Amino acid sequence: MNIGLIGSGAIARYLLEKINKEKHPALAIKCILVRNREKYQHLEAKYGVTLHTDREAFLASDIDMVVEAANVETVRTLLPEVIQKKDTMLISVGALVDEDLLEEAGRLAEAHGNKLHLPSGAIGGLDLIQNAKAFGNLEHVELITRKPAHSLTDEVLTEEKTVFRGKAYEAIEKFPKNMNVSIILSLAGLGIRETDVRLIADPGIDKNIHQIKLSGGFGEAELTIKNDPLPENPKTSALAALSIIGTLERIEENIKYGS
Ligand SMILES: NC(=O)C1=CN([C@@H]2O[C@H](COP(=O)(O)OP(=O)(O)OC[C@H]3O[C@@H](n4cnc5c(N)ncnc54)[C@H](OP(=O)(O)O)[C@@H]3O)[C@@H](O)[C@H]2O)C=CC1
Ligand SMILES: O=C([O-])CC(=O)C(=O)O
Repeated sequence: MNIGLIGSGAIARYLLEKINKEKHPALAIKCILVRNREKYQHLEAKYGVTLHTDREAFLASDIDMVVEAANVETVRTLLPEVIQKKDTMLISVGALVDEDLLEEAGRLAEAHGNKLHLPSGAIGGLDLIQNAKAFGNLEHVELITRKPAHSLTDEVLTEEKTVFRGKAYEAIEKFPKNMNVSIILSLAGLGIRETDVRLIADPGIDKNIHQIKLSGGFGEAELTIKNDPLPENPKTSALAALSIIGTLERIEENIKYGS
């Protein structure tokens, strides 16, 4: 599968290392859409990719899938155009808090015969949530995220501090670089207005920790993911990049596990 990337930061570099440098048997990143060619010029020789600054040329190139690893704002701006032309995978899923954008993307995907893939990112358990939801058997979903204090605030903390408590749609507005997980959890589960979120700055940890609590007619579940951050961007968990690779690998499989 030939991939076109949008974004050249921590997640993109991880994908370039694992897919192009280590030569993935089924995946290849062919090109990257950038805003600043000079800044990222060195990636061309290092990873054998072509840089584009022109969107149309990027989308017209020989790629099967566009993978976004940029930011929420870029998804808001580019998704309607990209999904008309290519199968698309987003990691900045927080943009889909905008229900009009989500509806438009679904409509355009169907009209143009393309698919929109939304990996689970830095969390897991979306299969469980979607199964529990069947026939109204999911009643409550809560996400408690703890990140190293310095990645959430400039304040010097000596003990943990809740920096946000509310619903998922408010969490992503206030923390667009940290709360994408709250939106994928909402979209799989009870929605952006029904999913409770707490975000804690913790000076005593060096991992990004997501605790998910579910309850309803199916019973109860709790899941905790203790993520190693990516060195290039400690706000971002390595699992988010792995979830892109895992989802890409599973697309073509004939046997689907837990899906
Ligand atoms: N779903 C999930 O669970 C998770 C989602 N994320 C999200 O993934 C995204 C990427 O994370 P990460 O790699 O750590 O971020 P970084 O900040 O390390 O990198 C972002 C990259 O995107 C580029 N970029 C921004 N806007 C555009 C644009 N319009 N066109 C082309 N490139 C653009 C930046 O380039 P430039 O140098 O030009 O600014 C930069 O190279 C973020 O939105 C993050 O919040 C992260 C972790 C988990
Ligand atoms: O990487 C993480 O742990 C979560 C994250 O930043 C996000 O959801 O935006």
